Amino acid sequence: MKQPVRIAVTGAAGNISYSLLFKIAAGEMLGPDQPVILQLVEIPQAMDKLRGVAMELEDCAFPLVHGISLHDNPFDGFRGIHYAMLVGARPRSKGMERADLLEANAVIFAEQGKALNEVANRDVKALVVGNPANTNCLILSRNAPNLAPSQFCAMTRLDHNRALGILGNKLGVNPSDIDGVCVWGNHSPTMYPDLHHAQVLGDEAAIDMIDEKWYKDEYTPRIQKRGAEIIEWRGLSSAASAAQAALDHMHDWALGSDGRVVSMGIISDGSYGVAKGIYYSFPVLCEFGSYQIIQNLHINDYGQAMMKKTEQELLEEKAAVDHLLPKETAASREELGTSSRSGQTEFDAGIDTGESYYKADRIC
Ligand SMILES: NC(=O)c1ccc[n+]([C@@H]2O[C@H](COP(=O)([O-])OP(=O)(O)OC[C@H]3O[C@@H](n4cnc5c(N)ncnc54)[C@H](O)[C@@H]3O)[C@@H](O)[C@H]2O)c1
Ligand SMILES: O=C(O)C[C@H](O)C(=O)O
Repeated sequence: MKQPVRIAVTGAAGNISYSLLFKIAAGEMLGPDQPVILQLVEIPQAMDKLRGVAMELEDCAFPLVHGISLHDNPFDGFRGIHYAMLVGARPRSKGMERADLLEANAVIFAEQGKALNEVANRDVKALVVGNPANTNCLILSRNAPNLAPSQFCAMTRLDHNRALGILGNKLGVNPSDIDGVCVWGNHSPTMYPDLHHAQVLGDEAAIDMIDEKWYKDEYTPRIQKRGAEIIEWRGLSSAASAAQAALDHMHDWALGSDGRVVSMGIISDGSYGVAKGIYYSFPVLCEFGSYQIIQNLHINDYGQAMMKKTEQELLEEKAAVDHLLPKETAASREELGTSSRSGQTEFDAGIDTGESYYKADRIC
């Protein structure tokens, strides 16, 4: 039996987590032989609800769950963690402008970055789900100067999965028969779902199987605004599909994407001319616990314009929170680029992995 790994989930009493936690506990993220200790983090006002969720986890009697602890602050909740699923965020409320939302969340992610920097395992992998995910991820990373920027990701896997699912439906093929789809840029309506490098059933170019007008005028805006479409029909934002995407992202990052192209919001190293230092979604392959950007894809004029537009939006978001970003402290951080320190699979940075049984008294 492997040693348990510690996974923190913030916003653990919210909608996405109500799906995500049970999938992690069932072994769907890190495999059926990987025990987990769940460190659930919420705001103080949501601790009662969180206790109810933890009771349900207990009632599932998951064999892989070797511990559950509940926390109302990240400095306790992130202690010794190997994985951080950062779902909790301030939602947009009435009268709130985009800049207000950026600023409100900047405070949350700045604190969480400091906590990761101080108390997480040195090889931690952190995924930001809470919106605006890319810029929250930038704030998080900049507040954790002792961790590499490549240890942080913003979630664009839901957009990637949507791009596969909707294309598969159009072509009448299973989404798993399509590879090479990618989503560039921001998790926002400026994102660019790119089908120019996608293959169907191994050898047919997806772009040749669809009508250009449908691609540009129907498919692209549909992917870009799918979140709003779900809210319109369901009355709530996507939750189960977001949880599945978070799970897929972390699974592939940790265990590999098996040769398949996936989209991840990662620190830009300047590839494809994208400004360095923003979290931008690129096509990547994952192996041995790290990711590599796929290089040398031909980008046509349309694609270049789309990629610039979403880059521009991220630069504007960055400018809006710039006054809250600590300056880069070490030139070496930049050099760390995408050469992930989190490629190691051994977790040995002095954490207590002694819990080999479920401790009900940890639900407190
Ligand atoms: N990146 C994506 O693809 C994607 C997809 C769907 C949703 N989202 C975003 O994910 C976030 C969560 O969605 P949800 O439907 O679960 O929302 P929700 O409102 O149901 O749950 C959010 C939870 O976060 C908690 N929270 C707020 N601030 C916190 C903090 N500082 N620390 C810990 N917990 C905190 C709240 O108490 C709440 O329980 C939202 O920002 C949403 O927009 C992103
Ligand atoms: O669009 C939203 O507000 C929710 C989420 O980011 C989504 O893409 O479903």
